[in-house]
Amino acid sequence: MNTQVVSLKEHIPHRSRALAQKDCGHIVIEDVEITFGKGVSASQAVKRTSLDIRPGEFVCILGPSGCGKSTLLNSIAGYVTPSSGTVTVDGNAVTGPGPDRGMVFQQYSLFPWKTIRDNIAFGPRVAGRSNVECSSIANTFLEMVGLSKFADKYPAELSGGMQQRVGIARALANYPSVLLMDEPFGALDAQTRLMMQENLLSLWSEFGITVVFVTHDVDEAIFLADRVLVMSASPGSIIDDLHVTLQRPRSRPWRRAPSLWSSRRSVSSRSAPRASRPSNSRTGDPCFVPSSVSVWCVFPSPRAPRRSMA
Ligand SMILES: Nc1ncnc2c1ncn2[C@@H]1O[C@H](COP(=O)(O)OP(=O)(O)OP(=O)(O)O)[C@@H](O)[C@H]1O
Repeated sequence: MNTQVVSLKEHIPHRSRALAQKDCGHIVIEDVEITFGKGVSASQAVKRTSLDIRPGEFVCILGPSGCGKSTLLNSIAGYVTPSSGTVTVDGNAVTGPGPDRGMVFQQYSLFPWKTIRDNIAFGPRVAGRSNVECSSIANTFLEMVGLSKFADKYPAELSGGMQQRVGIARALANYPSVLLMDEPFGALDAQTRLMMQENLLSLWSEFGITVVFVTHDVDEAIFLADRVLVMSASPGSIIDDLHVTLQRPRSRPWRRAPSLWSSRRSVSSRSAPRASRPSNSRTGDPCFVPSSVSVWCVFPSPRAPRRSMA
């Protein structure tokens, strides 16, 4: 993907008025519990969880396989309805999928019978935009992810990394306020994965969008996130909320900095299984470590200012 992303300023008219004028993408999860099945076959995937993700934050959810990361993400996407509790985005209760929340999956989930251009234009077309608008939006995002030359190809003709760039472009083409990503780079080779991470950060800083990103990979979480939410093993709950204060912008040389090693040790120790961790004597749940305790600060400088879309 091009490291140089195209400015979106000229395309702001496509964005909703609300998105252009004020901060959007505020996710609030209140007392959400998710259980699949009923009766003897009932299985709890997510224990009672509450979260407040602020507009424009980049949040990674980290945890062992099967702990409920995707299930929690899917409750924000509207694919899974919580058994109890509420999820709201910008004050609106989530009752199903919506264009305000873009989703990117590990398996690129593109329409194989549509060209790359038509895959990207799909959302705007469903939203009733004119052919001219769809074409303009598709061209913008094709350029943004460096795939203009492949506009008329089909997904099967592209590499995995290229297909995932289409997946991201397709999700962004609706100008969502929230981008939900479920291990989006898990199927890519190591080199492509690093490049995709860098370019995702470029797009994120350009858009000012809220990102919730599920991963197993501690390095990936630290490199990308403002906050790392660590989930316990199944049934999952958030047991740590770690604020990453490492300076931005972050790029490849930054990965070799000793500061990163100490952050990695810190997150790894918190995300490791912890049989001996103190628990709440009433519920038996692992104790939540307040974020003020969890903050580690490697560089004192604040993160680089975000460009305003307004
Ligand atoms: N639709 C479903 N019906 C029944 N059980 C489900 C469903 N979706 C998820 N589960 C169960 O919920 C639990 C959590 O699954 P989930 O996919 O959210 O975990 P995960 O942390 O994302 O795992 P991984 O990292 O391996 O993808 C698992 O026990 C899984 O079998």
